[in-house]
Amino acid sequence: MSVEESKRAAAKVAVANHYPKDAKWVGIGSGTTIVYVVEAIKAAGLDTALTRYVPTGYQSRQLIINAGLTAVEFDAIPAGTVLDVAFDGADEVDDELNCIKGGGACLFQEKIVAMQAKQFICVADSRKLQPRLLSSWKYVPVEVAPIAAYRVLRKLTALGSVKPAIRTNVSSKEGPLKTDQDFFIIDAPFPPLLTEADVAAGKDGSGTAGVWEVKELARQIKQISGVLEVGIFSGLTGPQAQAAGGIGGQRPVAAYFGMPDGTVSVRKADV
Ligand SMILES: O=C(CO)[C@H](O)[C@H](O)COP(=O)(O)O
Repeated sequence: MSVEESKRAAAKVAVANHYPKDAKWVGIGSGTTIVYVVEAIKAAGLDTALTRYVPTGYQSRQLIINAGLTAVEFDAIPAGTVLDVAFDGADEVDDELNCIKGGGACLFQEKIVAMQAKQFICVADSRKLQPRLLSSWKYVPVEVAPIAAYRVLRKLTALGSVKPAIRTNVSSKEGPLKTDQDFFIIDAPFPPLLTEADVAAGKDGSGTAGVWEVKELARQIKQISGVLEVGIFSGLTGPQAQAAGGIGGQRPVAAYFGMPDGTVSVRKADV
């Protein structure tokens, strides 16, 4: 089965298992896999007339509109509204469902949409399924204010990143890529990151200086002035955050992976 067909298979199962029949608010992520999620929502024959779909960026908004669904920007959601579910792709997912996101430069809106949802569901193909983050995908995307970009580059190097770099346009227009917020993306390479289980088992990283644990690295990058958001999605899931009195979490409750043999593999969080 092709990679595209495997994404389609994963999206179909994820929508069948997690799309509430009476959904009023649904988050729609960015990338190539989310296209199949929207396709599956349409194919399910649900009554979507009263459902509002919250995009995570320009591409996502166009996808919603072109599917004949109603897009409502994040800042137009009525106060106190919690999304029933948010679907999105990922660049890599580890054993504990921590994710790297931002390969498509949409990480800030992806994170606030995921964190506004009762449950965040990740859909991907088998290449994204790894025991630890940064096993196959090699860098953490970080969205930064342009004026602070060189300062952030220096701070990331101090945290142990090897040659972090400002992402440039792939088109013929030269210069740094601009996000939907008109910010820059820095891609910061790090070695594979330790999970909570690794830390509990006494593993202490790569043996060289630096921060190698998922949540701690995300926390330290987020603390750098000039950073809008970091492309590590870790910490609480939506249900865990709600149990703690909050709205949503940034770690998915479940991740669906389309496998080369046509099956769909599911990783579920500890909730
Ligand atoms: O985080 C993202 C965009 O910033 C995407 O969700 C991620 O890059 C996965 O994309 P794809 O579905 O094309 O593999």
